[in-house]
Amino acid sequence: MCWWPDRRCSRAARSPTPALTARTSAPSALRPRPRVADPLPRLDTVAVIFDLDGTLIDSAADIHATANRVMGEMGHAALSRAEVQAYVGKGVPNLVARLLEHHGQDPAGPLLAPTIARFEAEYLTAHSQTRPYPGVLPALERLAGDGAALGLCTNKPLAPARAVMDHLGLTRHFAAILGGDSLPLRKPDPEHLHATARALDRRKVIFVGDSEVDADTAAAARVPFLLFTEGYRKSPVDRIAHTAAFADWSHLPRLVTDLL
Ligand SMILES: O=C(O)COP(=O)(O)O
Ligand SMILES: [Mg+2]
Repeated sequence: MCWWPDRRCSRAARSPTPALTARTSAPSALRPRPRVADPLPRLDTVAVIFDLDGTLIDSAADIHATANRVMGEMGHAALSRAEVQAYVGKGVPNLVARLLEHHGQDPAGPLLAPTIARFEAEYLTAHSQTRPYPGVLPALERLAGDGAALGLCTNKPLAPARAVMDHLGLTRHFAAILGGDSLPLRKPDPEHLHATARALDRRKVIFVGDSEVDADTAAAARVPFLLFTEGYRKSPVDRIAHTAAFADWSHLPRLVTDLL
């Protein structure tokens, strides 16, 4: 299936080729286009899939606090928020491995599994400081109201992802939620995004995320990528592959319709 709604994809999806169509159906091909203004596009054929941390929600303060609490229990000094944030994006096992490594422990040693378990237990209620970015709720309501199916494809484990979404009143907008432990693989493996898209069953798919991992996932899945620039990316915006970028959530519905 072709997920890319640009000219390349619609050409590939359209068969026969435009030249062949013109030859075999000249009268209709020559008919002038209607002059009436196009109606505003409905989004009934579209799935918009979102990343969570750094995209829908600003969760860095709670991730930072959780990391320092769990590491503190093991006798380690606190890290800065920027240090912890730099480890976010590839899921909890990677975050915990990087924290252990930072503190001079073997990131693949016997401490890894129990520390992941401890982190995930804390993570379930780690949302007291977390908020949706300004404009997220109206943008989701607008997209869903216009007919789009909304999905979540996050590397955060499913249980804490659902818990924070419930806490912030976001869950009801989403027809599919896949966490970092929902499959035996996670982003940047494109199958994480493809599986979310299959659950939504729409012809066109757009991915919205904040990080290099999200950009790599979208590119590997051949899905258009809208980059939210105010999240937890590590590189400059122009070094991250994207179809369009936005800093203000009120711009997102227009960016989605521009891709149709
Ligand atoms: O848990 C992470 O590492 C980040 O989660 P995200 O995929 O929602 O950014
Ligand atoms: Mg993210």
